[in-house]
Amino acid sequence: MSDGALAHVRRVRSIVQGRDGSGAAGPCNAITRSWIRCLHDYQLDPERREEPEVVDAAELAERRERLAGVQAVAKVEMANLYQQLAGSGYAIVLTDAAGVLLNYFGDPGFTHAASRSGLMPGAVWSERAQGTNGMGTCLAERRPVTVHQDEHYLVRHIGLSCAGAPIFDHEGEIVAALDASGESRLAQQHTLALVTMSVQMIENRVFLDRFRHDYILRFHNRPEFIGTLSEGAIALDPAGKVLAATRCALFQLGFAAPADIVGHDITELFNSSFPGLVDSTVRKAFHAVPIFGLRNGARFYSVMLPPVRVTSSAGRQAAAPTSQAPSPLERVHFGDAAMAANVRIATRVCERNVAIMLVGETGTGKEVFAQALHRSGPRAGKPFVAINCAAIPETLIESELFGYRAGAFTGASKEGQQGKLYQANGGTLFLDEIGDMPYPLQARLLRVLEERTIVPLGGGAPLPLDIQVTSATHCDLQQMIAKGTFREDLFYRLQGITLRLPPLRERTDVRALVSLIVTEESDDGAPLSLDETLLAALERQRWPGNLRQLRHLLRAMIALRESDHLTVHDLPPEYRTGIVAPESPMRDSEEALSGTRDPGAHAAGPLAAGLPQDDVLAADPDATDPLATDPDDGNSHDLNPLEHAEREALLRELQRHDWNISTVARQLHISRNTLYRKVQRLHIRHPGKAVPC
Ligand SMILES: Nc1ncnc2c1ncn2[C@@H]1O[C@H](COP(=O)(O)OP(=O)(O)OP(=O)(O)O)[C@@H](O)[C@H]1O
Repeated sequence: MSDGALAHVRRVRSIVQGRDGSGAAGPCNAITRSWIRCLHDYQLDPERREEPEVVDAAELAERRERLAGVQAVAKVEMANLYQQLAGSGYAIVLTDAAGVLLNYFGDPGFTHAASRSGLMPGAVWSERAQGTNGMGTCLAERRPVTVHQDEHYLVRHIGLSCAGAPIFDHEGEIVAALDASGESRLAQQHTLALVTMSVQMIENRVFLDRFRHDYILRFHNRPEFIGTLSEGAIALDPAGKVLAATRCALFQLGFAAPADIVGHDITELFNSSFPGLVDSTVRKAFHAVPIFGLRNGARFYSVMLPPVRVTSSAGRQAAAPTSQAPSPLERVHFGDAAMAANVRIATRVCERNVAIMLVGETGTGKEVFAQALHRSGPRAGKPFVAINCAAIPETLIESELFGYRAGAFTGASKEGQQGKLYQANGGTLFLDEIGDMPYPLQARLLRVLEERTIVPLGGGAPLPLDIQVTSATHCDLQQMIAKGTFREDLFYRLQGITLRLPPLRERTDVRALVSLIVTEESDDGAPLSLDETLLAALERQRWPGNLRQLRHLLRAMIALRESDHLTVHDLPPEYRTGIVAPESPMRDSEEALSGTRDPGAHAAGPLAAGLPQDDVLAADPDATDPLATDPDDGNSHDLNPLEHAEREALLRELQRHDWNISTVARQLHISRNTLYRKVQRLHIRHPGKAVPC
């Protein structure tokens, strides 16, 4: 054992024994209490070196299943936290109440150290198993703790710095722990504060989701703080009795535990009646109304959320929020300023039924944004009906939109049909690609929006219509107005407010979006980490297909990965242009062992001159078709789509450089050996060669 380790063990023992003896060794803090538990209660040897115990896959799956709701919310917060701490060498970890590690967001710089330390899914990080540590000790202490370097009990963990906080449910029971662990020298003071804030956010969201079918009173002593992590929330049954309350609610009202208020009538807490609270919030279009706490006389502002009801009307509708879809608007950005402003503005205007127009390139998430807005707003639980004006044939769009009476036209069904506009009644109508709405129908749509009534094809009494209209386009509608293909009056009716969704290449939260999508797309439970060079490469792409393209790319990379650490080597070649990619450790070591590393592989310019002629793959003299442009040894049909794409790109490069291996390797910033392996793996051969080169 090293001197440092020996000193650590001595220190642990002497501090614990000092406490046992006179008890005069200064205040007993969380670390000392934990050390005492470790030595006496768990009889752990501080020198213990074994790897953490890891539960088997079935048990891990069961534990994850049990905590599915919390996990769904926590994943979003973990991505947020990761973004806030990115680059500082932290792993963000979620454990269950027993300290079993469920999910992991790894900082690329910490991945190796993390797995060495046992930060892997299924590992048991309870205090009993691993001694004093961020996750286990916050669970044992029931409060947030920082465990820095040699505050860890086991010698094997003193290279770590951890900040952990327990996550409580609405009954005050611990259900999980959130933790940020990193290399000690990178430890930051504010980490624990960030972790604690994330926990609060998770608890609030889980609460709002858990009680979404009940009334929820959200309050704070400052109106602008409603909807933030410090708001209080109380769930109420239809008679106004308290079902549950968040920790922030208890704190603001001066209660110690949920049992102090559960079952009490709301009138015992505030100076307002339950129907009064519901009415005033609805009348004020969900704007905060002042109320007074009876216990401490404090003034609060409150908003009463009505229960979310699941509707069954036809059309493409947003499901009521479920534990799989926590706080939808929070998922659309991770700190990008333009998106944050969009969310802020949209949230405010949507409560007042202002028409919203979303403008942005294809794939920037206009429909996702519209759905999120709907599900976060006062119409959540009511229908969300999306119509893609470009996808419906012009001849059908009128009946699709407005519906028709029985026998309205030849071929009409006997029963008639409810139009999409009416299906959206009470909820949101999302008009996608509004620029493709046929000109004659624009006048009719305008009339419906102005009069808020609808008359189906074939006539009849007008039906009242109450809809939030959100439309989207990637066209320049002003230009269309100038050309006379879009009505100006409809344009102004649709754009109460215009929000521009930024293209992905302009967003500052690409890394967090990547992390979130990777987590969403890797639901086989594998903990994936992303190499720094890969993240940097993704940030630099142009992304003409924006978020849609990013998701498809990541989905393919995850499906085809060779290991759980994704690097630029997992990118298809067309994404690698201009990237100086380090060889993966595996590849490096292969080449080091075989002594075949090509020192010129990353060199450019002058080295290209004077290449040995054997760098050029020689054509086979027996070749029948030396000019073939799609060489194939007959096995390439075994390749998956991504490999096919890679093969094609590689072929193009090889042909462009006359099959000169060194030049192509240099262009792609890979070694010749790596290129040879690729050529073999992708079944590429020189047009004139009989066997793979
Ligand atoms: N905030 C987001 N986080 C993660 N993925 C997203 C997000 N927004 C959009 N996406 C992904 O991008 C895809 C395209 O999103 P969406 O259909 O909303 O874009 P759009 O702008 O309406 O596209 P189009 O103009 O082509 O209709 C979604 O299916 C989803 O996979």
